[in-house]
Amino acid sequence: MIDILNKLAETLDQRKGAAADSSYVASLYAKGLDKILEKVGEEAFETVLAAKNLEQDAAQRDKLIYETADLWFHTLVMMSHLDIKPDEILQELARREGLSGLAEKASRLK
Ligand SMILES: N=c1c2ncn([C@@H]3O[C@H](COP(=O)(O)OP(=O)(O)OP(=O)(O)O)[C@@H](O)[C@H]3O)c2ncn1[C@@H]1O[C@H](COP(=O)(O)O)[C@@H](O)[C@H]1O
Repeated sequence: MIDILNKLAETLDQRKGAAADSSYVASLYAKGLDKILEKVGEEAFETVLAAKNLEQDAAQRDKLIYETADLWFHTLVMMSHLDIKPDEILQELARREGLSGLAEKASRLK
């Protein structure tokens, strides 16, 4: 499944050379970072809302998956725009593996 992230990131990088009217991603790059960040914020809000609705209604599960995919997608567009690769995030998560969040927080207070 990580292959999907890397393949999508490659496609997003390739769209940097495309005309704005030929692709949704190219149109976002043309509008600039503020528009991309607006979309990330919008999709994050929609994801939170879908998760909250799922608490009340189990039928909302598909909606949460759909909104989370939109959030991941727009986050990848932001990363591509800023020349950050998915591998860099995965490496950071790997670095944290096994490091208890509680222990890490406690060590910060010392
Ligand atoms: N995974 C996605 C993907 N997920 C969501 N979207 C688009 O993201 C947009 C977000 O939905 P919204 O309802 O917020 O969009 P909107 O109302 O048009 O947005 P605004 O104009 O209001 O800002 C929709 O247009 C979706 O089609 C995506 N568009 C593209 N991809 C991938 O990116 C690749 C490159 O896309 P293009 O550059 O468009 O060819 C595609 O082959 C796909 O693999």
